[in-house]
Amino acid sequence: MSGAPPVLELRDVRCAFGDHEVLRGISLSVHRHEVVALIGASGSGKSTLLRTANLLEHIGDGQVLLAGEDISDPRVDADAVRARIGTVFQAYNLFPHLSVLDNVTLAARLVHNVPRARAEARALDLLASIGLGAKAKAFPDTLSGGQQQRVAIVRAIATEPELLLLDEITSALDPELVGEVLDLVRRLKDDGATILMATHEMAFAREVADRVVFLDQGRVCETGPAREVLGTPREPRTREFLSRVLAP
Ligand SMILES: Nc1ncnc2c1ncn2[C@@H]1O[C@H](COP(=O)(O)OP(=O)(O)OP(=O)(O)O)[C@@H](O)[C@H]1O
Repeated sequence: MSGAPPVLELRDVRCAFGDHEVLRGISLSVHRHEVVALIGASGSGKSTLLRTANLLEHIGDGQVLLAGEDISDPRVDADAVRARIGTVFQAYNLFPHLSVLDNVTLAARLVHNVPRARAEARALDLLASIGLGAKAKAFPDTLSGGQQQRVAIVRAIATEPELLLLDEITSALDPELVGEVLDLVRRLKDDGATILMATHEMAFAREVADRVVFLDQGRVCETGPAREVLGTPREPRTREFLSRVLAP
């Protein structure tokens, strides 16, 4: 084992909206090349947890570390932190007035100062690799939901982030479009990406995640290898949750 710190580490993180404490002392880590799936009932805090990791949510207490650096320190430049993290949300959030190519290259050019020609060459390679090379000049609204979400993922990886946060990326898709997006995540894993993803797709979590973290009312209730947590859960609450979501 190398002594490298985890890519992401949360230490006893708390987050509240008014009186409602949504994250109640979360500790977890994601190591390089690891895929970790966050599962849990609606409202258990999955999205909020992801949002604390890229500093979109106020961290009431605890620490968030990115590659060992305490990014929850208020003196840290949040934009510089976010430039190191790729995030994909449920709603693909592509810029409607920009072509697919411009969507994919925007952050590389404006945030990372990559010359346009180099950014476009990489974007075209990435788009070709997901079968969307011919759509480079198209606008998002001419693409299917699955295509738009794959473009959003490619946009997130175009800047070669240290960490990818995926928040329910298939939830807004028609069922027949889910597979193509999950195929892309499988490929990112095979390419060695480091991913923390909130998902309702248990079969996918079992197949792709190295570890699963089950959140229950803002706390980590159970964590472990995906096959163990999803196959033979130890905690009654995990069993109850899984029996509900896996019911035919
Ligand atoms: N901006 C906000 N203001 C107030 N309450 C919020 C805000 N964002 C989230 N919450 C509340 O925090 C709790 C956790 O929400 P969160 O979206 O993190 O859960 P989740 O596990 O991701 O749910 P889902 O699976 O439905 O996406 C919910 O009770 C939600 O209503």
